[in-house]
Amino acid sequence: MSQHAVIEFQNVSVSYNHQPVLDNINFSLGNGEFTYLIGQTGAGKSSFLRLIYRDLLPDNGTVSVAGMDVSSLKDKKVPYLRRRLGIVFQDFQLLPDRTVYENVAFSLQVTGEKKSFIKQRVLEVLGMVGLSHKRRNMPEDLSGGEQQRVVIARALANEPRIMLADEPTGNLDPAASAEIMDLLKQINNRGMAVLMVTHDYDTVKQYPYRTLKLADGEINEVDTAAL
Ligand SMILES: Nc1ncnc2c1ncn2[C@@H]1O[C@H](COP(=O)(O)OP(=O)(O)OP(=O)(O)O)[C@@H](O)[C@H]1O
Repeated sequence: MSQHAVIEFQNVSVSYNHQPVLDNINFSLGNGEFTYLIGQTGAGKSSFLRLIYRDLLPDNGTVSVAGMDVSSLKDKKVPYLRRRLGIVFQDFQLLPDRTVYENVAFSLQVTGEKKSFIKQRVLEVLGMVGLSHKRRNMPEDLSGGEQQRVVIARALANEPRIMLADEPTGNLDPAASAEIMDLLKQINNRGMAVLMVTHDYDTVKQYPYRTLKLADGEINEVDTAAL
C-alpha cells in the first residue's frame, strides 16, 4: 500500500458467470481525499464498494483498506475492518422502532463501549449533523434529509478514517442534497477520506472533487465540466 493511501486496489478483477465487471483495476484513495465514483447502471459501482467492505472477494488482485489486506482477511476480522469504514448506504437504513439517539448509540453498543462514553459520543455526532434537538424523535418524524443526516451521524460514531457513501443525495430535493453535501464536505475538511457513488451530476459540478468513471470494466478520471 502506498504511504498515504487509505484504500488501494492492485490489478483487481471481478467476473460474474465469466462476464468481467471489473477488469484489472488499479485505484487508490488518498488519506483525506474526496472522490466520486460514477458510471451507468450495471457498470460495477456496487461491486466496487462491496470489495472495500469485504462483501465480495476479487477473482484476482489485492484490495487494501486502512492498512489491512482485505483479500486475505479472516472472517472474524471483518467487523474490525467495517468499524474503520463509515457506511452511508441506501440499504443500511435506520431502525424504525428506535429513537434517533438509540439508532446512533446502537453502532457503539455492538462494539462494547461504556454507557457514559456512548452518551457523550452520540450527542457529539448528533451535534455535528445539527440534530441534537431531534434525539428523542422516531425516524418517521424526520424529513428524508434529516434521516440521511442521522445515518451520517451513525457512520461517524466509530470515528472511521474512510466514509463510503452510496447515492447519499439520491432521494433528496436540491436543498436537502446541498445540506448533505455541505456536511460531507465539512467531514472531509476534518481529514476523513470520502468515496461517494453518485448519479447526481449537478452535485458533482457544484462540489467538484476528483471524479472517476467506471465503464466496460475500466476506471478512468473524467473532467466534470464535460458531464
Ligand atoms: N451476484 C451477482 N451475480 C451475477 N451477476 C451480478 C451479481 N452482482 C452484480 N452482477 C452483475 O454485474 C454487473 C455490475 O453490477 P453492479 O451492481 O456492481 O453495478 P452498479 O454500477 O452498482 O449498478 P447500479 O447503478 O444499478 O447499482 C451488472 O451487470 C449486474 O447484473
